Amino acid sequence: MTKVEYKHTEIAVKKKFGQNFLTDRNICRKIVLSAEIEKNDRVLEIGPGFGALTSAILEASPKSFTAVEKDRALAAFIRKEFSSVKVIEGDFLTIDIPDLSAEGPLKIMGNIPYSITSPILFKLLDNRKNIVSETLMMQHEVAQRLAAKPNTKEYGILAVQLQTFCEVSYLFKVSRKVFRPKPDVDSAVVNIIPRTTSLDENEKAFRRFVRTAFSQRRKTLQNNLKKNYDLSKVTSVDLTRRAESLSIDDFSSLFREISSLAG
Ligand SMILES: C[S@@+](CC[C@H](N)C(=O)[O-])C[C@H]1O[C@@H](n2cnc3c(N)ncnc32)[C@H](O)[C@@H]1O
Repeated sequence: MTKVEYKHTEIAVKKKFGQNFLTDRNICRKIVLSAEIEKNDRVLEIGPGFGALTSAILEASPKSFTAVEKDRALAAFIRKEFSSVKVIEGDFLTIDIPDLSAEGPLKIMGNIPYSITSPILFKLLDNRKNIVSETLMMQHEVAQRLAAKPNTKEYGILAVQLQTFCEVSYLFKVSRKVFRPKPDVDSAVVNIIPRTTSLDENEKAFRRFVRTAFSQRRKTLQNNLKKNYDLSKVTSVDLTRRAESLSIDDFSSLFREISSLAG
């Protein structure tokens, strides 16, 4: 069993909670700087752990600061160490974001547990009306997939579903060497800014459409889509192309065209 000790608090590291703690203060500051936190901001941190990011966020003096930590011992540690932070001991995946943002939209920060990266990203996507921005550290490969451009092997469902509804920027890579215990992979920091789009009303159907378009990567759009959609009058995109070659705008245009044909 790996144990980590910090300021007289020792915990047995829980792999299932994705516990790899950042040890480099400069990187913490760089993450917080890139989030551009200002005095009027309301910050929500996912998984503060031993507070590496928490203390850097506090230096920016946000108006309000809530942290959600699932590990009981760590939640107690943060409560004791940072009295001005409101600590929720619980699972980020079950917290009520509209409730937490009742007084204003949130800036989300976090070095997030790898095993639940996708559920976290989709929870944030679903709640984006209550969110100003997200500055998140995650596994490097996932960060690349989020920010990927067409015609690359990383470009797929995650990139199209996220980039359609948000501006996604890959910021910088963080070596595995600055974590304790050391993970098997490097990390990267990503910035996500929700935007309003004309597809907001049809988001569920659009996300289904993207999954279908990519269902068999090597097949053409025609082959992947024909079972579920009427393609007979499509003109916006050449259907002999593969999903991986379409830009974010191409996906939106094709979806709009197919939806209005179906409607
Ligand atoms: C990668 S560590 C990062 C810790 C700290 N922010 C740092 O950078 O050193 C992830 C943190 O998220 C916590 N965590 C794991 N699953 C969680 C969940 N579902 N909800 C809230 N926190 C969670 C872990 O206990 C751990 O403290």
